[in-house]
Amino acid sequence: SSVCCCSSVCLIRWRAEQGLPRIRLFVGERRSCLPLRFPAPKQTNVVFLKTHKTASSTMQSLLFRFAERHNLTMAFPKPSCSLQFCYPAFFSSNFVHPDTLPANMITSHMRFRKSALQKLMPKNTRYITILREPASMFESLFTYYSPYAKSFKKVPDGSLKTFMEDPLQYYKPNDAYSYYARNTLTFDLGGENNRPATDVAYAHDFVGEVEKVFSLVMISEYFDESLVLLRNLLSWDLEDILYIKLNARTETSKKKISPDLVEKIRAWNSIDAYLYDYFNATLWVKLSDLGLDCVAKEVQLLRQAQERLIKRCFGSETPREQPGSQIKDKDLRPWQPSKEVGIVGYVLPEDMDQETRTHCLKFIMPEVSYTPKLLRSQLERQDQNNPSGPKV
Ligand SMILES: Nc1ncnc2c1ncn2[C@@H]1O[C@H](COP(=O)(O)OS(=O)(=O)O)[C@@H](OP(=O)(O)O)[C@H]1O
Repeated sequence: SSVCCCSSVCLIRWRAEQGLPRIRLFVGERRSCLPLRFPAPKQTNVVFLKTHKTASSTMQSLLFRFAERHNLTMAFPKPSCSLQFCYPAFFSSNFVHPDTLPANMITSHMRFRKSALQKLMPKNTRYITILREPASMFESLFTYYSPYAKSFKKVPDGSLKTFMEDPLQYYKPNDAYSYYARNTLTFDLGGENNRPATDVAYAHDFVGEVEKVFSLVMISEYFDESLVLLRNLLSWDLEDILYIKLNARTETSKKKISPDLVEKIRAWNSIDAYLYDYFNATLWVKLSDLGLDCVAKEVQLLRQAQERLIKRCFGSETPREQPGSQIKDKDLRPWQPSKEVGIVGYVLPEDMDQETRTHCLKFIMPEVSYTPKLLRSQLERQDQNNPSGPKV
């Protein structure tokens, strides 16, 4: 089926295509909107599988801030695993920094392995992840990883269009970084990303496995709607889902993709496309269960709070964006994959009181600087609580 564009229409069409009974979206009792503060205690044990190029850094920052404000422990990779849990190896508890255990949350990139995580995390942990529409995701992956992934480097004119004309001419499963070049979502989720497109049974079974483990599969295109579901699932406050968009490319680094190319990309990444279509539909089932009016109201509240945050932090209606390469403060410079690709970062006005600056920094710090900062502050806290324990 083609790429879905519009929420409820998409859901209705998808269900019709699958021969499923119709959902009555606009009739019947609607549940009331979410309370600003839930009476139930907040759920604080969360695994967020950080998939690549899906808005996952924005989510990670949100979770880092949540963990910091609530004095929780975030499990981090041990130093030799770098920022990712020794990706692309399957996740193992050996990859975790031992001083970040026992943990409440885990969010750094990994290749998912359910059994290892379930052994590591508390029993009541909620599993969450995020998927993105395969064509725009692949365009982002292609641009970002072209200097690294051998399959992409082989393309004579370096264009996505040429790669997609005959992917198998360039792609070899054993190439360096090949997992960024085919069904990357499936790979990150621990699946077999090289299964052929004809193996629909595999895609179907894999979706079933993912659905069993994850309480919420967010969708990048409906990021705010997904956050409303997250807040409802975990009994979190509106403040807990506030964010500023991170890790976006500059406009000039993005390439337009024609409808023909979209279809080719979906066919090449057929398992990812299957996953996306399925979980996009289930997202809208969950949203309609909550009540679409209620969701719209919650999204509006979130965006209003975000506008206030931006005003407070930047003194203007829009954040002060800059390509990372031009940002002087290295703590605010996102990782740049190459000279050809600009990744957006932010700068704060000079004349700001310290409290506001500290508050705003937490929203705009990229993964490369927030990760070591949060790790250090966790270790310091541990050290204070247990002066005779291992030193930071
Ligand atoms: N809130 C929100 N909503 C929708 N899309 C968003 C959001 N935040 C980030 N982005 C887009 O996500 C892309 C970066 O994804 P990641 O942070 O997962 O990348 S990474 O794998 O961690 O490098 C990157 O996509 P591209 O700009 O197409 O590369 C971001 O623009």
